[in-house]
Amino acid sequence: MTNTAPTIDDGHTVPGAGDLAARALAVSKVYGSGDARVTALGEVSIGIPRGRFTAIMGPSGSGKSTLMHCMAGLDSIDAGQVFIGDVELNRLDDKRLTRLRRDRVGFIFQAFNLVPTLTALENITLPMDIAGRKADKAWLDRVIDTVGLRPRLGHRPSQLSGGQQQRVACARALASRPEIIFADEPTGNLDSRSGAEVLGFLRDSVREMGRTIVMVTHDPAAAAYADEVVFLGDGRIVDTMAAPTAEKVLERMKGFDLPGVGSA
Ligand SMILES: Nc1ncnc2c1ncn2[C@@H]1O[C@H](COP(=O)(O)OP(=O)(O)OP(=O)(O)O)[C@@H](O)[C@H]1O
Repeated sequence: MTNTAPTIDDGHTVPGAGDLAARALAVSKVYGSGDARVTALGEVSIGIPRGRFTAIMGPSGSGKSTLMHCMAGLDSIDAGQVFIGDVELNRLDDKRLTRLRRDRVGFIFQAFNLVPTLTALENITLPMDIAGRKADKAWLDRVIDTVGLRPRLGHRPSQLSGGQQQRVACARALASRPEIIFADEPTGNLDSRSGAEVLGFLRDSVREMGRTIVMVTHDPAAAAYADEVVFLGDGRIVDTMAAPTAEKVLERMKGFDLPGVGSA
């Protein structure tokens, strides 16, 4: 496939911009200069459909984290355009960009990034407390029950397992009902059982709660929880896969190790 169409699934109907929670159009990102110059992203175009779980995969250094950070407004771009909904991020000043991230975007990172002195519940509601927003109680209850944290709400992070801490981080990302959640290796620090719990929860939050999630992962088994997988190679989109299985994703990833593959 070319990487000019704003779609991630060239086997299906191309969603219109209205169906996209986020878009990148011909986005380029270059680090360094001279001999140290690295093109982390080369004119990447991608649309993230609403209400879907999208995984981004590719070899180490292929640009996964850079793409996610640029799409989430955490990093600047050198060329192209990035949109959350219909808002173009490059046009926002720092203050507006911070507000947009706070109000419309959720984040889950490999390191859980919880505040150690706060309880699980206080961590979950912290972004809304900072923003001066009141939690929608019914939604919050649903999120807490879905991640199975009700008996642990008064515990501090040090009293929780890694999997439980990441479930707190997931609940925190979901609590304000953001339009899109970006997850960067969310299971990278978890054993396979806790990882499967977190991934199952992320998938349920898409299927049952209508959320939109983009997840960067190295793990074919994690990518198999997604609705679509986008493969990056050398800073470009080189393939997409609908209805992934761990086996199919692994097979596709093996192709990247062949010389020349992944540099399309
Ligand atoms: N701050 C930076 N300064 C210089 N080069 C960078 C910087 N961040 C990333 N790069 C380079 O940009 C390219 C893409 O990096 P990126 O971290 O996006 O890849 P990735 O696919 O997420 O890798 P990994 O799977 O190893 O995390 C790599 O060649 C990397 O070395």
